[in-house]
Amino acid sequence: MRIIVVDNYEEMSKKAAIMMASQVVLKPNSVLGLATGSTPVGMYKELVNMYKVGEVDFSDVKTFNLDEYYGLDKNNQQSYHNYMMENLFDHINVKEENINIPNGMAENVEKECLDYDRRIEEVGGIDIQVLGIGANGHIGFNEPNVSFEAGTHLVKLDEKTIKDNSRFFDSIGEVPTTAVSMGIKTIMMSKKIILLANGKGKAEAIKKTIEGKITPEVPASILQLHKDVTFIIDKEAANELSNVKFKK
Ligand SMILES: O=P(O)(O)OC[C@H]1O[C@](O)(CO)[C@@H](O)[C@@H]1O
Repeated sequence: MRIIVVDNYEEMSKKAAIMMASQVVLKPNSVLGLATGSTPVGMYKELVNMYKVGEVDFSDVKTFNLDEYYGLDKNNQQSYHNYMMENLFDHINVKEENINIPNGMAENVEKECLDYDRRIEEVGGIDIQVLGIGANGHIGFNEPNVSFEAGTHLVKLDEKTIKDNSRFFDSIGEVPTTAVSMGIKTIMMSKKIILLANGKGKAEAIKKTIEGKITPEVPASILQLHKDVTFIIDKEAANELSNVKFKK
């Protein structure tokens, strides 16, 4: 486990973008696992800038997103599909056919989930997966007490997540209560993982994830068992870590 503590959100975003871009430069047909939420927005901005000045070419890249709200059409303003188009895909040269995001309107959701994992397997697995983290320790939409053995599946969102994400909707009643999410097993099969976190609201989740016991109560704690995981966190998110070498 590598832990990089940076001063602020901007530095976190730059470092994460450099890691993602390096992956693509070294292996142009990389399979990228992508995340949504407010945390990676800055990283996507940096990647767009790097693309615009010719530092990285996404034409051979394949992407798989972690999750999508269930019951939201992809054109809905709040869908993660829409988020990805606005923050990244509309601004780079990734091919449409190489973009994969769970279908939040799938009628046969079980089939959708199995197909999603099969598609990841068919392209050789995810080379690098970006993760954010929920204040309750969730990764993707894998809420506390999820099975570590689950592949992509339909999840019921935690009250805390619904409340946290209501800031993006007009009212809390509009936040979907379920989502299709890569499972912990899917995420753990990624060859490399980078987890980004900033702000004091994430400090407790980061402490439990890095220094706590590995438990489904803190889904991200399973990352302690991954062989190539890098945490890029700002000093506020690192603030509760007891190991002084992580203090800034
Ligand atoms: O980056 P944010 O907005 O704090 O969200 C944290 C996590 O929560 C989610 O948005 C899902 O609730 C994840 O996609 C993200 O990793």
